[in-house]
Order: sequence, then C-alpha cells, then structure tokens
Amino acid sequence: MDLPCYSLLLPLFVFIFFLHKWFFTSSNIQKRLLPPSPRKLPIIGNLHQLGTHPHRSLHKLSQKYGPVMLLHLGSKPVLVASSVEAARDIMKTHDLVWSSRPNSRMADRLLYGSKDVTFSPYGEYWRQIKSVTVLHLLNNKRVQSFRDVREEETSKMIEKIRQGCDSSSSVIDLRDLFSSLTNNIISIVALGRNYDEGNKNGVNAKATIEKLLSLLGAFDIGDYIPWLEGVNKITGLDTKVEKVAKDLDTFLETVFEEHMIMNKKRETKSFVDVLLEIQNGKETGFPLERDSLKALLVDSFAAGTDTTYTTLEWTMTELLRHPRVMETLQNEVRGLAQGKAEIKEDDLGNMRYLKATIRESLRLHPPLPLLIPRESTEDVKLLDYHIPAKTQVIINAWSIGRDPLLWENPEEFRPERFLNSDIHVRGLNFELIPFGAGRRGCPGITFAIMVNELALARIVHKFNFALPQGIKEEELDMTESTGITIRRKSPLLAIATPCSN
Ligand code: HEM
Repeated sequence: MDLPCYSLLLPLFVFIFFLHKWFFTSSNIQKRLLPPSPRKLPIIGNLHQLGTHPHRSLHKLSQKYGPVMLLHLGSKPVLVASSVEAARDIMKTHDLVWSSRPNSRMADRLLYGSKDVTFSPYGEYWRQIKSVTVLHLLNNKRVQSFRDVREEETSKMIEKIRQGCDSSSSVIDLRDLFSSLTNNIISIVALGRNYDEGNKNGVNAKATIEKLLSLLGAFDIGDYIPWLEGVNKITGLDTKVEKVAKDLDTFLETVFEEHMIMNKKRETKSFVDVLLEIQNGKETGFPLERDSLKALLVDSFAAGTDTTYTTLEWTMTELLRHPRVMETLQNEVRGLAQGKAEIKEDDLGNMRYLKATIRESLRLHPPLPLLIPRESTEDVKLLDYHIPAKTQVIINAWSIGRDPLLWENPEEFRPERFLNSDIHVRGLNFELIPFGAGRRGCPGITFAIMVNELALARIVHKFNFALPQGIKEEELDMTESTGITIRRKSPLLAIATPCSN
C-alpha cells in the first residue's frame, strides 16, 4: 500500500524537533560549564583589554567576572586564574594535566627549538632536562658550592657603593648595582667566569644577553593571531631575533671551546663543566645534544638574572618608603653581626626579619606576576568548569598576593605578618606563589633566595640609605615597567652613607 507523502512529514518533524532540542541543550551545557568571559572583539578577541600592565588589568576584570575567567587572546582561548583555590587546583590537584607550556615562537627561535626547561612542552624530553637542572645544576650541594662566588661578588658590590659614597655625586643607582651583581654571579656559576668585559669573536656577551631577555619578554603577535606573523618582518622584529640567536650561538660555542681547551679539574664546577661531564649519558641514562646544553645555559640567564635582581630592587624600594621597617631590619642584622667585619652566609640563618622582609616584598611585587603560562594536555575540570585540552592558563600571582580575603591590609608593606607564619614561597602555600609550584615550579628558589638574603643583609649592615634630596617617602615613583618581568619603570636611586660603627 502506498503511503501518502504527508505521512512522512510527521516523523521528519519529530526528528528535527529532537535534533534541535539536543543541539541547544548540549551547547547550553557547554556554555554553563565554561568560565565567564568578557565580551570579545573580532580578530583580536580580548587582547585590547590587557593594557600596559596585564596583571593589573586582569585583576580588575577578575573582580567583575570571577576568579576563573576565559579570555580570547587573538584566536587563542586563555584561562585566567586569580584565586588561591584555582591556583591550588591547577598546580596541585591537576598539576600533571597542567604541566605543559604553550608554544612560543620567540622561545623556539632563541632557545634552540624550545629545548630549554622553561619553554619545553611537557613530555619525556622535558622530564629529562628538568631532572638535569634539579639534580645536577641546582641541587642543594651545588648551590652551596657557589657560596664563595656569592660572597666575593657581593663584597665587590659593597666596595662599589663605598666608592660611590666618596664621589662628589653621591647618588647611586641601585638597579645598576643589583643587576651587575646577579649577572656576574650567574655568569660565573653557569659559564665559569665573568664574560662581562669586551667582545668574544665579535660578540658582546653582556649586550647579547640583555637583548635576549628583552626579546623573550616581547609580545609576539604571531603567537595569538598566526596569520599576522608577517608583521614581525615589517617591524624588523624577525631580523633582530635572528641576529641575537646567531650572536648567542657564536658566544656559547666560544664558551664550550674555552672549556674544552682548558679541560682542567676545577674546584668549583660551573654548569658548563657539569653539562660537558654528563652529556654522554653515562650518569643520567640519556645523552644530551649540543643544542640542549646551550639551551640549558641560556635558561639560567633568561630565568635567573632579571627575576633575582628585580626582587632586590623592589625590596630596597619598599625599605626606602618605610623607614620603620628599614630600622627594624638594620637592628636585627647589625645586632646579629656584632663584632664581625662582614656578614657571611652562615650568619643568615637567624635573621628572621630579613627573611620576612624578602617574603613580604615577593608578595607585593612578584617579579613574574603572571608566572609563566601553562597549557593543559587533556580535558580537565577546573573548580566547577569543564576545560578542553590545549587550553592556556595564566595564574595571577600578583592578584592572589593582594587578596583581602587572604591578607590583612594587603596593600601595606608589613614584614611582621610573616614572623609567626608558616607561609613560605616554596610552592606549598598557594597564597604566596612568586616561584610557581608543582612540577613546573621554579628550580632556582634556593639560589635566588641566597643571593637576595646575602646582598640585602650586607648592604643594610654597612650603609644607611636615604632618598635623593627633595623626594619624600610617599612621593617615590612606584610606576611599573612593561614586559614579562615587572620591575620599577625608573631605576632606584639612593644616597648611601657608611654606617659609623
Ligand atoms: C627571585 C627570583 C626568581 C623568581 C621570582 C622566579 C620565578 C619563576 C616562576 C614564577 C617560574 C614558573 C613556575 C611555574 O610555572 O609554576 C619559574 C620557572 C623557572 N625558573 Fe625561576 N625564578 C627565579 C629565579 C630563578 C633562578 C635563579 C633560576 C636558575 C638559575 C631559575 C630557573 C627557572 C627555570 C629553569 C624555570 C622553568 C621550570 C619549568 O618550566 O619546569 N629561576 N621561575
């Protein structure tokens, strides 16, 4: 029997009805499970909302959209986490899933295809080089072995300040001193000697490393809007990157050559010595290619210099703005160092106020306020939201450090808050995470803290400081720089006078 054609319409309508219902319900669910998002623009998404100081802009946005929000930077979905719960969820509960890094074109070109620890994606290769860093380069024993380097270089800095006190223009540039100090220390520790002076095979090492750091902090539009990557050719960025990558490689080859020629057993082994020793894989179980060795060396500079001296500069800035805190710190240091010409690292253990001061400085001024972005390797839940694989996440450590629910009077610089507190910076307390946490956490914490503690103790032991004439404490310019590492916009200037006793 032939059915009339309209009798087919009914099942068709029913089918379309259910299909429609299913489609809208599931996309609604999807929407409900994704974090809230500020309205985005075509092509650029939310890039225009980052402003010159993304940690501050994202903090403001998070007050409106909540502690977990989803932004679109160009075509890339990027989560922003601004609460202690979200940070703990990412760096502890689901640390493994969040252990990758998003691809960075700049790191690919400057760090031998991201063969360093910081930018390498999660996987077997990263596990190997992270273990080289943690077990061979920055283990406690090795970090201790560089004590003489730290003490000697800090003494040189003290001497420079003393000479500055004697000169007619008594204003000293503390940034310049702190950055030379950390550059010299890292240079000796990583490369065996200070390459500050002069050219090597036509390459000025110091200038090249400075350019490298500024390029790694530069915004590369191609990472977010891939079809616009050609813009970098027009602006000249690509040419700059190529030149720095080439100069850096020439310089590092010279360093290796020097080490091969000298090939003598040194008392204190530098990172180059250690890497050359373990490169064949007898000790580690895996060989390391030349490019990996170079990338690991560049990492020490890229991850360890700016961050370390920036902490010193912010700490001194806050001390100059808070004479009461400076006096309490000087009383502690001078009291414990009584009768000693010079503070040694062994003396630092009892300096509780010194340690509290550095922690308080890192709370208010984490040098990397947005840490280093991570990326999920599979679908994952973040608090109540469903996050697809390959989503980037930014953790706003700056915002968490100023959360009034976690910190009493958060904007106040008050080291006392840490005197009877278990909160440390080592990545176990998620309310204070200047070094990140979990698998991807910073392996240079001990090293950085030692440099900071020694340098700070010694300068407040030997000198009294004041702001250059005419500037009142509350007038000191606190404007921040732009880039990944956030320091003061203008270098910190001060007048030092030697302490009379
Ligand atoms: C005050 C100084 C320093 C600060 C504030 C700092 C901060 C950080 C932060 C926030 C991260 C990312 C952590 C994460 O994703 O959870 C990191 C990673 C890293 N840091 Fe540091 N750092 C400092 C000093 C150093 C030093 C002195 C070194 C080495 C000489 C170093 C080597 C590294 C490396 C290799 C990584 C990458 C780890 C990975 O991706 O697995 N850092 N650091």
